[in-house]
Amino acid sequence: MTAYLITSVSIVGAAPTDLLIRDGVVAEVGPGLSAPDAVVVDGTGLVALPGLVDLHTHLREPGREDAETVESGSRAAALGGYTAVCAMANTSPVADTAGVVEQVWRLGREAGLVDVQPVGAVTVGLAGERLAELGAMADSAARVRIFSDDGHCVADPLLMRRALEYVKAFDGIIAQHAEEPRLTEGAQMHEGEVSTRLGLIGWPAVAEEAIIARDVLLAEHVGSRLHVCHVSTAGSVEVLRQAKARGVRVTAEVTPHHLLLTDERAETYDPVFKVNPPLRTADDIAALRSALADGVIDVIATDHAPHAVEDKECEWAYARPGMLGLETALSIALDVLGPEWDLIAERMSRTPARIAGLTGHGVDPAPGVPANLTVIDPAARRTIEPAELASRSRNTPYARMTLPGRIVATFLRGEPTVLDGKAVK
Ligand SMILES: NC(=O)N[C@@H](CC(=O)O)C(=O)O
Ligand SMILES: [Zn+2]
Ligand SMILES: [Zn+2]
Repeated sequence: MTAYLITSVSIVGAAPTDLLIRDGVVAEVGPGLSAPDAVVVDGTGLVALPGLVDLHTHLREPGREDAETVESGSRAAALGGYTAVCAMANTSPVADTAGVVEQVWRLGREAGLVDVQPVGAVTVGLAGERLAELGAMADSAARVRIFSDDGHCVADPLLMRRALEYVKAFDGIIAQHAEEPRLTEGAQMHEGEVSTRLGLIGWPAVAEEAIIARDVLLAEHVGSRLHVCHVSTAGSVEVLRQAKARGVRVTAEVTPHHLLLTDERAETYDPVFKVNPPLRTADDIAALRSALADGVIDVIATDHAPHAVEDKECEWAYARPGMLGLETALSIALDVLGPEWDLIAERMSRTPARIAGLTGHGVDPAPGVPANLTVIDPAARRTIEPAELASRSRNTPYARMTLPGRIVATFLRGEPTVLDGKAVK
């Protein structure tokens, strides 16, 4: 195995030092290291972080390999600085059996670019009627711990209660897509001034907040772990703040796009801005940013949702919701939070790794720890060109925007997956 010596690199914002990677682990950290056999990476001006961990990725395989595959999504992830991603279950077939989650897990191993941790469906076929084989997925080779019907809400309170009770036995977690379906029928965008002006049916904030309020009470009642996907409103933040103050075992994520973009983007009628939950208002963004800083929101997760051209380049009402995220998340975080490296490491690596139970990930580079890390050039600026992305899809909302930061290198267990800003395989 080739050794790598990264010189004069700042580890999570600390004073520059050298970092030697050998045999899959961080072998040494300190100034003036020498390793004649190692490939040298000049880390001057660069920052090393524990490899990013995404709790919420759609890889589309099996079923929509035209939009993304485990391999293409893994490459996009590595280029974005990720070393592990949790692959959502809304594939075709749905990942609701041990067989499908093992297939996704195996494809991830074969691609070898990031650790792909499958998420299992909560209900059979995401239909919200019967619990899926949660135990069999937990016991499978994929060792599933996170279950989600993401794309759909587990709307039936009795099913949600049973799911929360079931996963307690193996310290599992239910990740809820919080959307009361009766309040969002026909919805196209955030319900507010802009939707009124555009004449589009609105998706009210209360549709999200009502489910989160119910679910934190259920989680409290059964003493189980709840995770809330893509929190998007100021009201949701308040419900979470109160639940956490009471000691409810709830964690929450926010996406990069909900930290940056508002519902005014819909004025373009460009479906690249159509997403679930919808882009909200500037006040929501302000509340989400402060919740991320104070810890009411635990994690930034991408909700990377690739869609084929025919599903996006059409009339707004017919377009599928969702946007790409893996290759731009770190840049958006840097833009929104500034060079707060410890906070970025916490929200994008350490905490998501802990929630998902991914040992070996989310650990700061130090002697003896697995070399899962990423190296960032914070001074670089890049203009996003959809055609240059590694994803098979093109639906980035940041096309032609110039964003701060560039991933220079990513290492997975000591092997580079990205070097010099390019994917190694
Ligand atoms: N976020 C989206 O708008 N779409 C996601 C599903 C989801 O995350 O709800 C998808 O799978 O395309
Ligand atoms: Zn969702
Ligand atoms: Zn999703």
